[in-house]
Amino acid sequence: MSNWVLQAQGLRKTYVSGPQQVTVWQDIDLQVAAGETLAIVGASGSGKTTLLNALGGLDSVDAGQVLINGQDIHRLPENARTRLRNQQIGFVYQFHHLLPEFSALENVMLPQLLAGVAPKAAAQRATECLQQLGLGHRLEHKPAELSGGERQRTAIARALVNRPRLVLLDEPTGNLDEQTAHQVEEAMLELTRQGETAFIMVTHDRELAGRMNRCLQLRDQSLRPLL
Ligand SMILES: Nc1ncnc2c1ncn2[C@@H]1O[C@H](COP(=O)(O)OP(=O)(O)OP(=O)(O)O)[C@@H](O)[C@H]1O
Repeated sequence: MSNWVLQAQGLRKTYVSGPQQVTVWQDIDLQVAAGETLAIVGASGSGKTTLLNALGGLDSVDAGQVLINGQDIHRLPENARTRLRNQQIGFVYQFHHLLPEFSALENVMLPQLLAGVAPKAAAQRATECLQQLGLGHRLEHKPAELSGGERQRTAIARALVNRPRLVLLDEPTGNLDEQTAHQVEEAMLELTRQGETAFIMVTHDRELAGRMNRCLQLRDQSLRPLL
């Protein structure tokens, strides 16, 4: 059995706005193995976020296929696609998107409850994830009561709680000061060392990109190794 978590082939994305057609990227092929960390860099507007969303099945493609663990995410019925995303993919954005009325613990429990895990077991696993990210003392805090770095670490715990095979991160440290960004990065990489999860990260930070196993650049509609 192959060890590919993600296999994308021949992807193309075109936006139509009014009379204009804009092809963001085309002929994108990408394979990512279990445990691999990959950075995607590129100028503003080169299509990085669009690509990440297409890889995670949040956005459609006009050609090509994306296999996650061998399943073609764009050709699954909506409910199966939602299940695949919930159970096998974690998302982390520049802005945390935590639910403001829930505590850190509850925010991290949520993806498990949606996956059918019993509340007690979900609370236990969520606590474990938050502890791993150094937030064992912040379980009952609401997002507004957390610092920027703590919020982002909570968002990472939420992305990892269902033990996804693939984590997609869009500028996860872009909104943080250097020291906090470093803490978040360390926490994240520590988790990659433990598991079989693959990480694909969009970032403007070339130093951070350089610390990933592989770095690709989106430019002129194509994805190429960054030399
Ligand atoms: N819904 C949409 N309709 C039309 N065009 C869009 C839409 N979403 C994005 N685009 C265009 O697609 C291109 C790629 O956008 P995308 O957000 O993927 O770029 P990016 O590389 O992530 O940029 P940044 O680094 O600035 O976040 C841009 O030129 C943008 O204007």
